[in-house]
Amino acid sequence: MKIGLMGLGTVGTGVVHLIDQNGRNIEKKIGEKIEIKKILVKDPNKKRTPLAEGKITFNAEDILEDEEIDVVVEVMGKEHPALEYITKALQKGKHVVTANKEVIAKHGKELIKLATEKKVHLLYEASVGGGIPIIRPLKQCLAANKIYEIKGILNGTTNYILTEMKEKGLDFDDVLKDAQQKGYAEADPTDDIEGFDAARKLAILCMLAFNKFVLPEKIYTKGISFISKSDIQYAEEMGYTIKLLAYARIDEKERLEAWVHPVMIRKTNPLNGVNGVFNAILVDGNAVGEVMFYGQGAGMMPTASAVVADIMDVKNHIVIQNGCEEVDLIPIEDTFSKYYIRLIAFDRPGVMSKITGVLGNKGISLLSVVQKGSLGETAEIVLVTHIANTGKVLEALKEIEELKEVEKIESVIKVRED
Ligand SMILES: NC(=O)C1=CN([C@@H]2O[C@H](COP(=O)(O)OP(=O)(O)OC[C@H]3O[C@@H](n4cnc5c(N)ncnc54)[C@H](OP(=O)(O)O)[C@@H]3O)[C@@H](O)[C@H]2O)C=CC1
Ligand SMILES: N[C@@H](CC=O)C(=O)O
Ligand code: NA
Repeated sequence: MKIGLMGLGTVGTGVVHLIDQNGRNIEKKIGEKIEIKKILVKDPNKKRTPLAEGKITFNAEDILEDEEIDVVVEVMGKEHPALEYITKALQKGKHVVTANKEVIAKHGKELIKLATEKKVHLLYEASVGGGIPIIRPLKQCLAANKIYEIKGILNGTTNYILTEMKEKGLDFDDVLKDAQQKGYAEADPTDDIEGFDAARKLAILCMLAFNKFVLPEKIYTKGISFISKSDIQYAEEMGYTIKLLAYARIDEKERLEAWVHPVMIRKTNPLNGVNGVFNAILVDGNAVGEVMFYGQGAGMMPTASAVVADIMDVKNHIVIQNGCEEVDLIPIEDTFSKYYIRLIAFDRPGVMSKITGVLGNKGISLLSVVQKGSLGETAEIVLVTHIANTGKVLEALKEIEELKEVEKIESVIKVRED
């Protein structure tokens, strides 16, 4: 099997090393040798692994036009030109393995159709949960179920940041730098910390689990960049842990709810023990019940593990996936949740009643309201609501932010008791 590898960064280098390290075993399992014939990169000045010697090219056509190459492995990242290269490879009848969640989330529907027409594989196990097997289990092992709900921690970088901030009291920016050095973060880490990467992964899971295609930009997404050490401390005091949760469910009317949001979860929640770069995905199927997938969601070798397994799977029979329907989501305003709200208000008499008044007028009742001490002119106020309509909460937040007694709403985090 001859491979054209596109990208030799964190994941690409892991793939080259894994095939070198485990080559014998892999050969025995699939009954033939895997040879990486060419490797596409961009920067002529970067130092490369010695294993790449004599294989480097700067021209994608060297791979796409090479008749001998039967599998293209795309691990470059970003939407373009990855989409164009994947499309061309499929059109040329080459199998494609990719770790690119952006391309699969946004263009998976047409790429799957093209691969099916051309009778080639399009495999993307590394695109969700890094090294955790989740794509293949959803496509195959759980295929007999009707799946109602998927929830999980889908981004290693943000889970690493939240864990290090909580356990070591480190600052957000320092932990982010560390995650970048470890190769966990996307080329633009905004994708991680603002939740876009998790939303792309959630869109892929919706496509596989519910057969519903939804563009990731339609998923209501809030990241963790606003979360401070004090939110983490308050969560701790109240008996919760903050996680960036990706959530999707099908309601009784077959409508899809999907969002990515920081959530305070109880210590008893199975996701509470998912720390650092680890991800976990809980899938609820009508026959199997709840199943949990757990492992390293990012990093060189765990991700390479999924990519190389996909390369090996090219030898198996082609799984035809029928097209899935394009759907609208349940508007986030129509969903329900408890909320934690932390805000800074001017320390004046009557301020508390103004704030609670706005919430009361919207029919939002409060579980607790605490003034966390004075910061000179201002005071920090922490509110936790009962389960409330998100549309009403968003309206109330807007009104509260406009009150002259309020300086700033610092944090809004969902709270779950499951
Ligand atoms: N890192 C991780 O833990 C995980 C990453 N992924 C996904 O895997 C993919 C790769 O990620 P990662 O390895 O971290 O990314 P890196 O940024 O480390 O590597 C990207 C590689 O692609 C090459 N490249 C990028 N653009 C071009 C281009 N236009 N032409 C030619 N070569 C190009 C770069 O070349 P050069 O070396 O010359 O700069 C580099 O070798 C992404 O889609 C990412 O989302 C998925 C799961 C986990
Ligand atoms: N940047 C991503 C990499 C894996 O998909 C993450 O941190 O999870
Ligand atoms: Na995976």
